[in-house]
Amino acid sequence: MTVDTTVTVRVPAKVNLQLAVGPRREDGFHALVNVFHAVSLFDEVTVKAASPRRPRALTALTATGRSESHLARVPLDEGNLAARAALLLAEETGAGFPVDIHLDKRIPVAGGMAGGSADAAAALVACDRLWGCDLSRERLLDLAARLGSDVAFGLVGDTAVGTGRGELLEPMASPGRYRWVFALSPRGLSTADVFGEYDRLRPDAPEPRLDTALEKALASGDAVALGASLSNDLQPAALSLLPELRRTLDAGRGAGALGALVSGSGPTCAFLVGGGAEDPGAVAEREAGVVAALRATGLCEQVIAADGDVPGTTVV
Ligand SMILES: C[C@@](CO)(OP(=O)(O)O)[C@H](O)COP(=O)(O)OP(=O)(O)OC[C@H]1O[C@@H](n2ccc(N)nc2=O)[C@H](O)[C@@H]1O
Ligand SMILES: Nc1ncnc2c1ncn2[C@@H]1O[C@H](COP(=O)(O)OP(=O)(O)O)[C@@H](O)[C@H]1O
Repeated sequence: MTVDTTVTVRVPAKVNLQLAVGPRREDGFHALVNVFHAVSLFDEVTVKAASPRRPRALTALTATGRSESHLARVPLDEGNLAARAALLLAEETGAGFPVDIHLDKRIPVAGGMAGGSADAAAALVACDRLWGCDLSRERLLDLAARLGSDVAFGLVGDTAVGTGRGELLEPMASPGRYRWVFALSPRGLSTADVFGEYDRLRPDAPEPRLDTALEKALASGDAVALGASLSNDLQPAALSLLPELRRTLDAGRGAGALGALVSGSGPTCAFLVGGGAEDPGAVAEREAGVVAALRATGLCEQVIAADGDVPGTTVV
């Protein structure tokens, strides 16, 4: 029998098609209805048996990525979510030998696309394989939920609705494939700060509910209806903290995007440019117009196109 000494796992970013935020709960988290949609911007997490073997389950942690400014926001210590995932798995199973972890980060950092959470999901799957733990899907999902509200979705991918604080996932029927454009901001936003601003702006938030118009649009694969039903309760809070995002959203809408919103807690802005049963030529033309308009604002660090939905963690 051959034993793996290196495992690489690919994991997608997410955009939130609906993010309905309820009141703050007693544990400090907000009740959510969170419709996650995985898109083809991927991080790759590689875990490798450390040599010579060090005394702790961890590890040297290294990262490469999209740009120096993004990498500067990634902690390379035990605060990194991928490292925390490896340590939690070792603690829970008693398994594990020292590993080195390398992150190849293409998902914007602190961008509202759950890159850190994705890396945690990927590290769980990679260490589970490398250490031969062979945990059930349920146990992996349980560990993921303990690491953060968005981590479980990294394991699952596709399109799913999260309730509770976002960690209780149910798959959603979404037969269509969509094309998205993402406008990356030169700045990051802290998720906790954005929820804090939400509390200030909406002290009387109602219980969150799944939008039936969104559910119907997804089930029918109608890109125009999907664009019209995108919504994010955190958007006013993100715009309040970074007002220039409004100009980014307006530029994409003005260039014909079917829908435009801040992704999660931001500041990445997401533009639906087509899909479903639409003619691919028309979608490509709309995409080119939206990309050009966003670049012309001079506000975006990068403008990137991607497809959704895509599967969750995949061993490569
Ligand atoms: C807003 C969302 C939308 O998908 O993601 P991002 O846009 O940041 O990626 C998520 O809810 C973020 O999930 P995640 O990034 O895993 O957050 P966590 O580590 O669990 O929590 C970070 C902080 O966000 C706030 N938080 C998070 C989730 C939640 N349901 N209520 C909250 O109030 C809390 O202040 C918490 O201390
Ligand atoms: N593997 C990781 N990749 C990115 N950020 C990480 C990672 N581990 C911990 N972090 C911390 O989490 C914060 C949020 O990062 P990220 O998950 O990319 O954004 P968001 O929560 O907006 O989706 C970062 O600013 C960083 O301090």
